[in-house]
Amino acid sequence: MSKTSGEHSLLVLENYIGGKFVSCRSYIDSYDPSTGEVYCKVPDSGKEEVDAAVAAAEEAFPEWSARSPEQRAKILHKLADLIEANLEEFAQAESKDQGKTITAARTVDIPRAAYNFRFFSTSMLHHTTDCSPMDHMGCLNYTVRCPVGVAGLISPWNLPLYLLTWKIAPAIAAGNTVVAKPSEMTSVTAWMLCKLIQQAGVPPGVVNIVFGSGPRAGDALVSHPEVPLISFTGSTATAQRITERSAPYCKKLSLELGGKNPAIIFADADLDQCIETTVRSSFLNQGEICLCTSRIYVERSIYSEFLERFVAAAKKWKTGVPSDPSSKNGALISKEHLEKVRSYIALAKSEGGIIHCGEGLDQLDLPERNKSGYFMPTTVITGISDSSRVMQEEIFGPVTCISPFDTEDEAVARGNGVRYGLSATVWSKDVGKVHRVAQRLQAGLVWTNCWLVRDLNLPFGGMKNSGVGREGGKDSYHFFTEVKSITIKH
Ligand SMILES: NC(=O)C1=CN([C@@H]2O[C@H](COP(=O)(O)OP(=O)(O)OC[C@H]3O[C@@H](n4cnc5c(N)ncnc54)[C@H](O)[C@@H]3O)[C@@H](O)[C@H]2O)C=CC1
Ligand SMILES: N/C(=C\C=C\C(=O)O)C(=O)O
Repeated sequence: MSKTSGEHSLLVLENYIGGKFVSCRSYIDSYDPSTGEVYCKVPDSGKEEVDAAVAAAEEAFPEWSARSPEQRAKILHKLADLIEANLEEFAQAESKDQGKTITAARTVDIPRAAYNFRFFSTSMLHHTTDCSPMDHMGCLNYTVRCPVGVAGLISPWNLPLYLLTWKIAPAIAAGNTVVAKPSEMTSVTAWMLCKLIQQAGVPPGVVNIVFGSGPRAGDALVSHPEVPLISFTGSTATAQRITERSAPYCKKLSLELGGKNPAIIFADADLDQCIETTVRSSFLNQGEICLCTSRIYVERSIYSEFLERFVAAAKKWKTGVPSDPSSKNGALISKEHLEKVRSYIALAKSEGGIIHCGEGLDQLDLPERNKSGYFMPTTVITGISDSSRVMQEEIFGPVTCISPFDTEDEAVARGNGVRYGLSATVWSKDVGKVHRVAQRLQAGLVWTNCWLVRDLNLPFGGMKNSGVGREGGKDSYHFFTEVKSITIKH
């Protein structure tokens, strides 16, 4: 495994295929978002590398799928132990590669990656299947669930190891083998994971990681005839492309996509708790989480008070160098993404929107070497029409819009008035009201009086353009297995 290129002292990653680290013919530059400097070379894999990885996964499948869930779980628990034993090294790497704060990487991303392996390997021990006696026909029917084969897993850059392992763990715990392609912008922790996969005793070929761009490596995986299943997290546009490319093979797809998530805040909400949580839900991880709140609808009678207190709290949400433990936000993923996020602020201004906080890098007190980093302060906008692109499109940055409403029906209609349907939050002390509104909201996940309270058993996924399918707990088990109905005449 090579670690640095002598000439430039850059970190050089290698693909992990059939239990071996393999170099590639060409490489993609990967940047440190906090400085804007290239610091890593990521394999620019294509069809050849993906074909080799799929062949290795196919070869490993019969033996791995024949093992018992307990045998697989034992290895996956060891892998979780190894991630935990190397937590600090992984957290430092994730923070440098993604731009997120070291605190987020230490307390959220890496612990969750380890937990994904523990949770899914354990939960696989508890699933049962169905039985229909059919005695009147002299038959017994029962169902079994079989692993699908080689699973293709494509993950994004916002929660790199967290979302990659959310896919790898249930897939292999259920007996599949996998070819995974992490985002080319955040590949380092996936590469580090490969070493631990070896150490934990995961047999060669069970997990193969091929690094590279979406249009080359990703497309080769999606259109590979021997990969019957694709789990993807990322943008709606890429999901549409994946759907088209996989259609000739009738692949099983799970697509977890973007959001334009509303918070609906009624006058009787506990404002202290609501403001603290809604600031977090708007800005956590630089707003680069598909579940982040980006449209806040507030009942008119408390609108002024809410806005004043929210803006004051947003200003305190410190954007700074990722390694500084006092930073709440680090840098955005890339220069292009920073420009995209900024373009929405410019659009809001051109449409008469009021920017209450968040303009200008000069607000941030950054050391000289971080001045070329992709930092963006927390931004609060009001005075924008619901029909504006600012209110309709996923910005995926630390930007949130606030608007007043008058009635429950209006709040629901406006909450539902976008093409996305991933998550929503509802704030009120009236249980009847939160239940009513939660039922009417078109969103795969609704949190009331809280946000991002997670149990990995719960179904996770979106409606409308936010996705197809659900993962988590038994939904992951169902997705990563095929059901077979067996009838025995007796
Ligand atoms: N979790 C989420 O909901 C995410 C949402 N996004 C949204 O998407 C926007 C664009 O970000 P991108 O990085 O361009 O997201 P993307 O959807 O293009 O990238 C996600 C993954 O898909 C892969 N990919 C790209 N094109 C592919 C193709 N043709 N076939 C197979 N795989 C492909 C990428 O290499 C990456 O691993 C963001 O600004 C954000 O709004 C992005 C990342 C995560
Ligand atoms: N899928 C995403 C977040 C998942 C969070 C969770 O499982 O707790 C995303 O941001 O794309």
